[in-house]
Amino acid sequence: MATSKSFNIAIIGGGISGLTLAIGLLQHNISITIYEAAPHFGEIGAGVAFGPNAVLAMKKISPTITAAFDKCKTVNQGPSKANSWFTIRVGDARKADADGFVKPGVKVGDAWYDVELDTDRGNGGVYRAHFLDELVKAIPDGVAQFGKKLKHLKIVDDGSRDVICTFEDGTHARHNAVIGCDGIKATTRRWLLGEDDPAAKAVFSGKYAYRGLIPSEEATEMLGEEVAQNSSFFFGYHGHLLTFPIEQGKTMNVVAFASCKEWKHDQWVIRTSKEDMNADFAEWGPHVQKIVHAMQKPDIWALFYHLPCDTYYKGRVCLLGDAAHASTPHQGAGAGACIEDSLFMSELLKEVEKKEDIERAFKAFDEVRRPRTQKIVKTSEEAGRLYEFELLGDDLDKIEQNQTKRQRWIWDYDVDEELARAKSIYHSSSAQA
Ligand SMILES: Cc1cc2nc3c(=O)[nH]c(=O)nc-3n(C[C@H](O)[C@H](O)[C@H](O)COP(=O)(O)OP(=O)(O)OC[C@H]3O[C@@H](n4cnc5c(N)ncnc54)[C@H](O)[C@@H]3O)c2cc1C
Repeated sequence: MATSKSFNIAIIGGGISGLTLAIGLLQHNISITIYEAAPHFGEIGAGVAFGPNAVLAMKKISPTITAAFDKCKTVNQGPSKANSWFTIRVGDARKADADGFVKPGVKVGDAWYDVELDTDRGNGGVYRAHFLDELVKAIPDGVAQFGKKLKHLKIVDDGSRDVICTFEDGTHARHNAVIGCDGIKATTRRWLLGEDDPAAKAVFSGKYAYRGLIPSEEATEMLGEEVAQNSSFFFGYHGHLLTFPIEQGKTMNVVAFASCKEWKHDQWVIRTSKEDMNADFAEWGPHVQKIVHAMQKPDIWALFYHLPCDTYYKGRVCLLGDAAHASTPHQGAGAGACIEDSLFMSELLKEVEKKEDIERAFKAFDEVRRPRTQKIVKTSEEAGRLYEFELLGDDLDKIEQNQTKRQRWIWDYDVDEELARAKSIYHSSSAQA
């Protein structure tokens, strides 16, 4: 067995980013401690979809992650939809002519076009809580500490450049380096960028979402098999709705998006009423109306995202996942970007022999990962407006042309080439030192 590395790392936060990173680092015998604010690991009861790039990154980090994904994943259930990412429909009745057609041959709610995956890398949706539970099984006892909400970081000025983490419970921990995986409201991000940096805190995207799960039997009865069992988008004016199957087709995951100018609440998740939820989609077609009426919990999730920042690292502290680049969910690429980050970070830290070189690994990570992940955030926000007839208006031909191509650069990411580039940046900067 390979000997352990001589340095240790604190991972702040145990979500998808923290856990996939932990699995990657443990494979390379790097000593880690995960500090999680909650009393245990946990995810919300909703679905998350992974694109081909994310599935490839999982495979390259560890077979454990692929096994967890394979155990939980669900793909489109209809054989004719095997290569479809999402089937696109117009869901808004206001876009129809008097006979209910959105363009010749396409009725409101009918399939308009499919965004094809065209790859054998794989994809799929999972129930978040189940996927996280599978990842947790790969974390040995003693690696994680719970109820540890990070309050502050300090770089030690005794020449060691170690980092002291101070937690809300008044305790401290000293590590050679810290990786912030503490999500969209990250304490690590605010510390690293400074409270006055406009990018330190997430900004409201003008969109909010209702999330729901509908048993497939009920969905099939309401919508027919094709819609209930395969991934669908419904586009419309200042709103859109998406569905995809999870739990081996037993459940249809729903996210219904609507718009408002500003978010006036302190909380990002608030309870509203069924009446308000139905009112948001009152002018939509029958498919969307049925789905919205079947959703039980009218909670609203405000969608925030990060403006681009100038760096992901300072000294031996680095941001990763949503802490670095929280995105709106419109391209289904946020969590995938987190897993790619975990691959790059673990592969770079594998190269590091002594703690003094960690900062150069963080520099290489920043150089390679920041442009891609910030582009995902930017294009995702645009995609939300595209689907809601705000980017290119309601010109369906332009929307189709734009949308069928816009995900390709995310899915076809040349991971090997980019990993080689990251390692070369790391090694050439070590050579210069
Ligand atoms: C409505 C919606 C739908 C989405 N759908 C998709 C999708 O289909 N596909 C996709 O790829 N992405 C999707 N995303 C994005 C995806 O959910 C995120 O990118 C991903 O979950 C982020 O994971 P993370 O581990 O970086 O952060 P988080 O999941 O936020 O985890 C952060 C962890 O850190 C802990 N923590 C926070 N603060 C501290 C602290 N101070 N000290 C210690 N611990 C702390 C938290 O308790 C938590 O466990 C969606 C997002 C939203 C909002």
